[in-house]
Amino acid sequence: MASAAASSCSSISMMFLTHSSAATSSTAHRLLPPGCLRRRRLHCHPLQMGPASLRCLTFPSSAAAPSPPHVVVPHASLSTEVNTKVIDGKAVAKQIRDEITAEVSRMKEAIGVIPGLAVILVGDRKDSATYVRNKKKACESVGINSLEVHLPADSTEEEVLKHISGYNDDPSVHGILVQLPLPSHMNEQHVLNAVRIEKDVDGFNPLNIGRLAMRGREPLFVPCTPKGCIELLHRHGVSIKGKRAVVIGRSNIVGMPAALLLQREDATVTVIHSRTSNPEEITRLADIIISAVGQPNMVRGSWIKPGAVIIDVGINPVEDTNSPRGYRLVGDVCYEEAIEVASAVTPVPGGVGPMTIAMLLQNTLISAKRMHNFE
Ligand SMILES: Nc1nc(=O)c2c([nH]1)NC[C@@H]1CN(c3ccc(C(=O)N[C@@H](CCC(=O)O)C(=O)O)cc3)C=[N+]21
Repeated sequence: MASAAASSCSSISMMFLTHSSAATSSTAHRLLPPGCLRRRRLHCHPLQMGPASLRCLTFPSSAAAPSPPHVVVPHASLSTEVNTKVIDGKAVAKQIRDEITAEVSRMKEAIGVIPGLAVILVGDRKDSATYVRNKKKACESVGINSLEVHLPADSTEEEVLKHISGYNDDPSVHGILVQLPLPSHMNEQHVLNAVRIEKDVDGFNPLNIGRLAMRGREPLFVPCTPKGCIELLHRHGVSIKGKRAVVIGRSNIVGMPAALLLQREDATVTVIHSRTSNPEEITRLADIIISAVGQPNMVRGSWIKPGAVIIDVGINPVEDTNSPRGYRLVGDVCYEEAIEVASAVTPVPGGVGPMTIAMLLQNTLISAKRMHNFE
């Protein structure tokens, strides 16, 4: 354990950018010292220091010797879980997929409609291809039809728009997902805006986000990753109302909508980002932290209030010669330190990632039900 912990939070390098990091890469690069300290070392290597406001801090005594963990009462259906500190996203996602499977078959029997999800993939990014394959598998596992088009990296925007338009008009398609990032010669806003709002299962349409931000208004779809974060909190028995929540990162696809959702749940929300001075002074006041910056091991144990709940959205590949893939995935949060201070933490992998896919399936089901007036 100790040696694993030491290697996990020691110096690492990013190999390539993924989802969260791609969305906020400039943020990420500014935000942080390139490496974390070795676990429990009380000082930073001077060469690794970031801007003054972001310097690693010494551990406060409470973090160095954490008080006994606060136990979170788990959701009833997860009460068999041995370690309530680890929020098992994989298990929760499985539970949600089972619920969706039942609903999909109920709908099929009642009205003969099978929900359909269309995915548009442009280019040859390996990680994108993996995500798309996983989405397809997930669709199959719950009985949702999946359609897919894979276009070469040098396709024109018009070709992509043509496929979107075809899916917009196809009554067997209830959800359309354009896999991001798109090749750099394409205008992402332009492409995403072409998706019919009733089929925008990613929830990226500005009208959706606008409704999410307004009291008394309801979006057609809530973006999958932030929705998955909130669902994890609910199903782990974490109450949000009246709590201090801090969201790290302000991307359109995760940080910003996550903050809006937390606010809708009656949390008092602070968003911190690359230009925030002394972010750790703010995170230390938080009962709930959602981190979505794409910076490996940025959030240290010393940033966390004892007993806080930590949702780690980061999925960062770091070099690992011992892994068959040559890399492994780590979060934005230094997990080994967080688990000693927090009352509950999501792991990476196996935390928010599987929930994102489960929420995509859920949004597709919601869309099909809405289009066919099926309750
Ligand atoms: N239009 C669009 N919508 C998206 O939702 C979207 C996207 N584009 N582009 C890429 C990102 C990335 N993303 C992930 C989903 C699941 C995992 C996931 O399940 N990860 C596993 C690990 C997988 C592994 O081991 O490689 C886990 O965290 O346990 C990761 C990443 C959705 N994205």
